[in-house]
Amino acid sequence: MRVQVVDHPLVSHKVSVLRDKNTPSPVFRQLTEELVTLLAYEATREVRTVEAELETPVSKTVGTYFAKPTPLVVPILRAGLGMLEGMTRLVPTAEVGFLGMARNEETLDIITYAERLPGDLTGRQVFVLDPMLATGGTLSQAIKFLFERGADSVTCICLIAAPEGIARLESEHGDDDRVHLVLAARDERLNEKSYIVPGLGDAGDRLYGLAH
Ligand SMILES: O=P(O)(O)OC[C@H]1O[C@H](OP(=O)(O)OP(=O)(O)O)[C@H](O)[C@@H]1O
Ligand SMILES: O=c1cc[nH]c(=O)[nH]1
Ligand SMILES: [Mg+2]
Repeated sequence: MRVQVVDHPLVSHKVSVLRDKNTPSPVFRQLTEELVTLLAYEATREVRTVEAELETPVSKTVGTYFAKPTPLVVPILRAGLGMLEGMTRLVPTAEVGFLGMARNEETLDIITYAERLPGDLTGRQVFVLDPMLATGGTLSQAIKFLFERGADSVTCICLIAAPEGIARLESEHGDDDRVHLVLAARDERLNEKSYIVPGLGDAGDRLYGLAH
């Protein structure tokens, strides 16, 4: 598994504003989209391409295009939905599937309450969107599910990750070069409620309001 923390002043600045508890939802949503676009530039470096001839106004040449099947983008509801627009702006031909997953904040068990994905993911390069990687329970289940469906590779784009969550995914996929993690920030730790410190709070709530 490869872990990449995108080190760039644009990313650091936007993450800092996102962390601020006084940043209102509309700004939070806008920054989330902008950050995804920056991270997606790195995360899509290994998207498969094919060459094909084309004609410019001046001459014939060979162009480079996404290969088929096109990349599949999978936001994890709710919070991952806030990242979708930023991703599809960069990869407009991508297909989109959905996984609805929620962490029980008391037990930390994960429930999958929605799934809308192609039945067969053979040959697909999958890009999972979820702003927060905390204990890793959610992404662990999502990655397992996508490989069981036949995905070729799974690249997770997250805004903030805790070392505990990264370690969990390392323990499950350490030797597996099909798994790639692209982050805006690696934070200090989890607190006693398994929230990321310093983090940004509950990403879903900050994007869309309180869930309960
Ligand atoms: O690494 P973990 O410990 O599994 O926690 C991370 C998960 O928690 C958040 O979702 P949440 O369950 O709050 O759902 P929401 O997006 O509907 O708010 C977040 O978006 C991740 O999916
Ligand atoms: O810090 C955290 C941990 C889990 N989910 C969030 O949205 N934030
Ligand atoms: Mg939440």
